[in-house]
Amino acid sequence: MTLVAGVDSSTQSCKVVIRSAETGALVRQGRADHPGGTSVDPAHWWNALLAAIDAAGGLDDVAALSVAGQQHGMVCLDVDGRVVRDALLWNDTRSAEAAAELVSALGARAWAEAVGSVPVASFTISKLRWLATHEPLNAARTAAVCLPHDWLTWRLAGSPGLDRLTTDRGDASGTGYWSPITGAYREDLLKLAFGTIPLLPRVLGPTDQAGITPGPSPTDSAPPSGSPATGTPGGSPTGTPATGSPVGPPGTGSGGGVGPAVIPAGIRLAPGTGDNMAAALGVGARPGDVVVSVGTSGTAFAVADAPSRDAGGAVAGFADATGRFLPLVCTLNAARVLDAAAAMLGVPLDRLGELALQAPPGADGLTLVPYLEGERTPNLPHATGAIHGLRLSTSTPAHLARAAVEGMLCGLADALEALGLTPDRVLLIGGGARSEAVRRIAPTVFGRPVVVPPPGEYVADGAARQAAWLLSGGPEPPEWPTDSPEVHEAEQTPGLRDRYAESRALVLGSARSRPVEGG
Ligand SMILES: Nc1ncnc2c1ncn2[C@@H]1O[C@H](COP(=O)(O)OP(=O)(O)O)[C@@H](O)[C@H]1O
Ligand SMILES: O=C(CO)[C@@H](O)[C@H](O)COP(=O)(O)O
Repeated sequence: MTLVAGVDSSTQSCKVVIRSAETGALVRQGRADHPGGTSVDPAHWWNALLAAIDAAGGLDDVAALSVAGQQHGMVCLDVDGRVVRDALLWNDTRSAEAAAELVSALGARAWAEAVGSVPVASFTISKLRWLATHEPLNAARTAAVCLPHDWLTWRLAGSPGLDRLTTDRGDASGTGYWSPITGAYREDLLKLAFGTIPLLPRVLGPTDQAGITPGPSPTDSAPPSGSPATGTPGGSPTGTPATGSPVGPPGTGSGGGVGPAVIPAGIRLAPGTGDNMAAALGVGARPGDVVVSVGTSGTAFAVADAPSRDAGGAVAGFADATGRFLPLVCTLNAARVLDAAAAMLGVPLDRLGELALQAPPGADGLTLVPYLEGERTPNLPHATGAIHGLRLSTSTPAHLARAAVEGMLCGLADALEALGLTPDRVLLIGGGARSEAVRRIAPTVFGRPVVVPPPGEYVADGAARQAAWLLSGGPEPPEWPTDSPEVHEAEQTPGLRDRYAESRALVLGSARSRPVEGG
């Protein structure tokens, strides 16, 4: 059996799945946590990747590997390949003003026509403008810019020199300086934002090879052993998160070599992609599907045959990992809204879900607007969350739990609506979809049935499928059988979205009147 590995280096953790290239059967898997925060030393991702690979039983029998990663993160490298500063992640909103300046400079329509999307704080181009303005010395040291998945792939290839950096269409489309419409970089826009044009990764096609692992390097430290990362033999889900991941010395990439025990030589590296693009591959999304992912971010996206250009800015006109397109709406607030509600109530997530299902649909009018991290759609980076409709009768843990689940899902319903499609199916995935309350309440908020694939790591699975595609080399990714999904149906809760819209309008009013804060 030929084996492939898929990596999901997302906001909160790194997950690795090892699957059969021919059938897609899960052989084994592992995970390790990432640190919190929105500005992160990429060394943490590398160490989490090594720990997750170790927890997954290593790569000795693996023929090809692909890395999918959180989109947009700004990784700046100096001329020697060292990381210049902590990466600014997709959910770091300090670049909000920079994004607004870029939009003012050209107009929203021009951006949508040029790169398929209107810049917001999340986009790499906005972060680069922030860097040029606020940290000119770091900007001057920046010889190359890449994304989280590009950097990890390059390190797996032995950090072979900046000119060997690669990316793919999907992740490149989230930079704001690569056009999914023309398939080319817009260096003029990068220059407008950053002042100079650093070296950019070569954009690979869906089945191009990014490199090959060179094997152990005597200069690199051994991977952590006895780490608290979790691994499971084939078939069973990863279960509870590991309690922290070991990290090496922060600050720099090594500029050469990979971990000796963990990364054997000769593994072929697929192009990799952004996590949402990989999820589309992993879940087998087909035209007519809309996928709603409840991860750190909330996303609603569809596979499309033609590029999109929403001058309104809600829909990002991304490319996918197969040569098609992936219009996507992203919110900053999804699974962590549940984490926050559980923390407020002092209960674990499972208990939060039980409480939510005990309260009546609509929580008797208690409404939570979930903008706990600011918001991206609508574009209100400095907004805060709110709770409306508090009465003595709604001041119960069950009402608050229900309002948190419903409020989070109302934000996703807005995203779904903003996509402007009439889907045949809405598929629900991501860590938050492991919650029974989320699965059962989603159709009451969306007003339509929700298809829930079996719990799994669909981003890592999509990366593994891309790695298998690198080996097969056919015109389409290999067909892997999928387990039957659950379909959840329920009556839409009357008045819920209207009450949410009223509460949201109050938040919008107050957020718009507040001066934009930097940093
Ligand atoms: N059983 C559960 N109930 C509710 N939320 C869950 C459950 N299991 C995991 N999660 C949530 O899923 C989130 C992580 O989802 P994931 O898709 O892995 O995120 P990311 O890819 O952004 O790192 C966490 O915030 C966690 O609280
Ligand atoms: O910014 C976006 C999409 O544009 C996010 O979806 C990131 O790609 C992070 O994803 P998760 O870590 O939440 O999966």
